[in-house]
Amino acid sequence: MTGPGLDLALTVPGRLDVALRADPGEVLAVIGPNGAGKTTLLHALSGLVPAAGHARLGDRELLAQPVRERRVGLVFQDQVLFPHLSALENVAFGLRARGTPRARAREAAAAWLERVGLAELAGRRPSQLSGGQAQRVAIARALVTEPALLLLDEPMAGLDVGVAADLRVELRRHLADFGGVAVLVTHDALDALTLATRVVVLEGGRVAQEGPPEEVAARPRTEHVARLVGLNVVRREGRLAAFRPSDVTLSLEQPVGSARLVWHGPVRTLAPHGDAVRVQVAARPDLIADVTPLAARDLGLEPGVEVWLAVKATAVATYATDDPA
Ligand SMILES: Nc1ncnc2c1ncn2[C@@H]1O[C@H](COP(=O)(O)OP(=O)(O)OP(=O)(O)O)[C@@H](O)[C@H]1O
Repeated sequence: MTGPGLDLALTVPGRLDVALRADPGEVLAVIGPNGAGKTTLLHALSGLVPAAGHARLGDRELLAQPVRERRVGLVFQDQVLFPHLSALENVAFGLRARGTPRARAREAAAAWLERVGLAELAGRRPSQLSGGQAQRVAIARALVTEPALLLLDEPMAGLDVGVAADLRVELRRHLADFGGVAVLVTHDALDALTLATRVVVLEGGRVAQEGPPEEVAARPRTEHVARLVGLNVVRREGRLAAFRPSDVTLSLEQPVGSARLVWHGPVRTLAPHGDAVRVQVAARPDLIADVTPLAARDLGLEPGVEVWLAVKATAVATYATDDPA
């Protein structure tokens, strides 16, 4: 299924002033500091906050449509599951509200619970589900209505690291199958870079930078964006791989051991970064590593010193890219 594209220019006085376009199948990750307007953007699109301007989905003007009639699927933190309904009834609810007959709604809901791996928990109430399971129900509930626009607000927030990692893999699969436009608000650069086809950075209610994940990561336009997306992104065998600078080990000798990715090159710059020292290495591509000040001293790091960088394969998130370049 391929849906319509999105073309928006929205203003919420004092909070948001953005223009964006997205093709069907695109996943826009919206990142930015607290108060940047990320949630306001989603709320304006879903009708929870009044906005001026336009938001066209194909030839339909969303802002002119009653909220109930917008083909928008929501996975919002504050739109929790109905506590008195089972997982199945929660997923079927949206279809029932649109007038789908009960039996057909339940059938479609059951099929979606199966797709998110929860067929066996269909009868459970939300209080009997884990955080990750509840989030899967919320995703099924949003997608069962076949929305043209899917809005996700911090879908991995509040989950344990391992649960969030599993959900990220699962969500990537559903987003790849989704034919509409998805807008994903996240605080996590790893989510943004691994789930999105395009990253939009908001600062002070405006777009500070937007572009493909690897471009935003490799060429952050402001110091703030650099801090926000402080991740390494490399291209390997037609896929992209992202990892945190804190997961990189620096050494002067070639590291031994398996299940590691290894590069080497001269140190380009050293700069304080929180409690660590951020080391930029001209390793083709440029990579960054965060080391302790003690390690930086012991290794004698300074511009021009040749170093090896290694990262464990388990610390690397790899993902497909459409762009063969
Ligand atoms: N109900 C409201 N009424 C007026 N101003 C609001 C309201 N909600 C948020 N704001 C303001 O709008 C701006 C954008 O807030 P928004 O919640 O969209 O940011 P955000 O990027 O989602 O932040 P966070 O990452 O903290 O969730 C902020 O300056 C905030 O103080």
